[in-house]
Amino acid sequence: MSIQQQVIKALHVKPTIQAKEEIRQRVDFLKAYCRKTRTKGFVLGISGGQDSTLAGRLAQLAVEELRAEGYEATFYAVRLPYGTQQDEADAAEALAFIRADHSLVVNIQEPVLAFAEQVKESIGHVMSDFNKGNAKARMRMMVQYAIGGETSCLVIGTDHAAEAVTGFYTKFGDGGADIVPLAGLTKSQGRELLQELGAPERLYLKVPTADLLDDKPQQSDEAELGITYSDLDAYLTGQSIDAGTQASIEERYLRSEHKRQMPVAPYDEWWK
Ligand SMILES: Nc1ncnc2c1ncn2[C@@H]1O[C@H](COP(=O)(O)OP(=O)(O)OC[C@H]2O[C@@H]([n+]3cccc(C(=O)O)c3)[C@H](O)[C@@H]2O)[C@@H](O)[C@H]1O
Ligand SMILES: Nc1ncnc2c1ncn2[C@@H]1O[C@H](COP(=O)(O)OP(=O)(O)OP(=O)(O)O)[C@@H](O)[C@H]1O
Ligand SMILES: [Mg+2]
Repeated sequence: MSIQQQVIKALHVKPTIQAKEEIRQRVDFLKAYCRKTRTKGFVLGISGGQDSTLAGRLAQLAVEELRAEGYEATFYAVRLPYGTQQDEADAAEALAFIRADHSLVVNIQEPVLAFAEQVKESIGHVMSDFNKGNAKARMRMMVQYAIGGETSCLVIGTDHAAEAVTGFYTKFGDGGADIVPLAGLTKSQGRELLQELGAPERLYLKVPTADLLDDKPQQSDEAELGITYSDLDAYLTGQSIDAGTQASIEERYLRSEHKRQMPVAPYDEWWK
């Protein structure tokens, strides 16, 4: 089997999807896991980007159906800006589309700055903007788990195949979650689902950004990665792409295997 075929299999990517069917299955999955774990719903950070808009709407649909079936469940949407977020208007539009049971706001700037200051005092220099960016993602994870703990809700992660393939997320940051309803989807398949759900165009045509750096606010994922989502999606759906781009995706896939596994243990073989 080629590496491409192995990746497609490991990440459960389908070459084509039926949007309606995917929505139904993913909402059913959220409902079934919530019931099985006897938890009280879900919590998710809403950034104003495509992935959290989609996962948030699926979560809201799931809890509404659960309640209609007599199971008490709630969805908590959390805004987690670092100071003032440049695309705050998109986040507001995402919240209006999701219509979450509860919307909360926790600004992560103060705790991240306090944390960075303590690290500086300890190691003797200012941490890099890159590492501080990962600390922002991890602070968001901590807030979501705090809210999840207080409300007996599960933390949703927005990881999907076009991120998983390159490990383009912060380990134990946005990669830290209990349930990942978008798993297996490419970026454009996620867009199809949002379209089917009636989301405003602006939210699914928006340029994807991790928006983690002080020095480069709103930097596009594609600029940081040096690979386009269109190439990632083409690769994931089994198409043949430029050989250099394919090599770069596969190199990143192999290098980021540790992020798709549990912490490596003495009995593990996958890394050998
Ligand atoms: N082989 C290995 N086996 C086990 N562990 C290994 C390892 N190599 C590194 N590590 C560990 O992993 C750490 C590096 O991983 P990590 O901390 O995640 O950091 P890293 O992968 O270097 O950076 C995260 C990347 O994801 C991007 N990101 C983050 C968050 C959100 C989004 C978004 O799209 O919204 C994108 C971000 O822009 C950046 O490019 C190392 O410091 C080390 O602790
Ligand atoms: N400013 C923020 N406020 C709340 N949650 C955030 C914020 N930034 C990131 N997150 C959380 O981290 C997740 C990962 O970010 P990521 O950028 O991959 O997704 P997105 O912003 O939803 O979509 P896109 O990839 O299109 O930008 C988000 O889905 C969201 O749950
Ligand atoms: Mg984003």
